[in-house]
Amino acid sequence: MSKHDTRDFVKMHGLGNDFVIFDGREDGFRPSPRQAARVADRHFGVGCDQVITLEPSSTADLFMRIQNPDGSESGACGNATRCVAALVLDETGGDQLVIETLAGLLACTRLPDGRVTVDMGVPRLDWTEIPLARAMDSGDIDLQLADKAGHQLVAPVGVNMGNPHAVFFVADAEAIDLPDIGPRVEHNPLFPERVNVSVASLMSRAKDHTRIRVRVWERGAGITLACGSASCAVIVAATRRGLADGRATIVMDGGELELQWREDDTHVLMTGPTALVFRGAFPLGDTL
Ligand SMILES: N[C@H](CCC[C@H](N)C(=O)O)C(=O)O
Repeated sequence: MSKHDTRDFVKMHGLGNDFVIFDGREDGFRPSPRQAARVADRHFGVGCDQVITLEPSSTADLFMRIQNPDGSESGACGNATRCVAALVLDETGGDQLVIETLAGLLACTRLPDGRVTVDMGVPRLDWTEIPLARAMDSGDIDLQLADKAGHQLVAPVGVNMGNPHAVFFVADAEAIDLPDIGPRVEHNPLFPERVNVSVASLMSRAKDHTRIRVRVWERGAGITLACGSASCAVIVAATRRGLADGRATIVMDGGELELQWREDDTHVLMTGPTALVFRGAFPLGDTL
């Protein structure tokens, strides 16, 4: 491939969490970590929160590879899963499909209103599955810190949705200095695979439905307008802390996701919108 060879892509987003999507199902194309970083760069590339590549799968309709702007890979990306489902269902004309990721198979259903529901699978909750560096209750992680303004963040809940999450419940998520505490938690040695960091505050609670405000610092990406796997981690964390029981609306900077999880149900269901922004082509030569 010469440096002038270009590769077609589709730019999509889920609540402002945006993606450059390549299709490698025919030719096995897969960006190197360096190429993914360049594509994701908002000055020298296309710009996105994650680079997504569709690949063949022997167990599902397709495999979805997820690369962060720092070139690292993830086992889950809830918002991108909805976008890829919508993109491929537009091709097939169907309303259901299964997407394989590094963390497992995700069943996706397009609803009559155009939103997509993804069965994000069973949350992993043992300390070894988050993972944590030493044995402890993942529902009450032994970590506390303060942001520059002195706001205390104490005892996050750890949840793995195919990727690692730490959820701090705070009085007011808006007040937290996320650019300060995000990287400090992401790179804390307690998280051997790093971690996505959410700050969450309860907005309202009715019977069987809770509204929760959530802001996210994503592993390998920084602050994003929304994070689908984090929304799953938050309903699981809130349920474990007795703050939710079954259904929740997760209110993020980019909009709202509808979540369902009951401890006996095991699977987390996430529903939300998707948007196709534009199609383009990018020079991906090896020299990049
Ligand atoms: N930064 C995440 C991957 C993207 C997750 C997010 N965009 C989502 O919608 O779940 C990680 O390294 O685990």
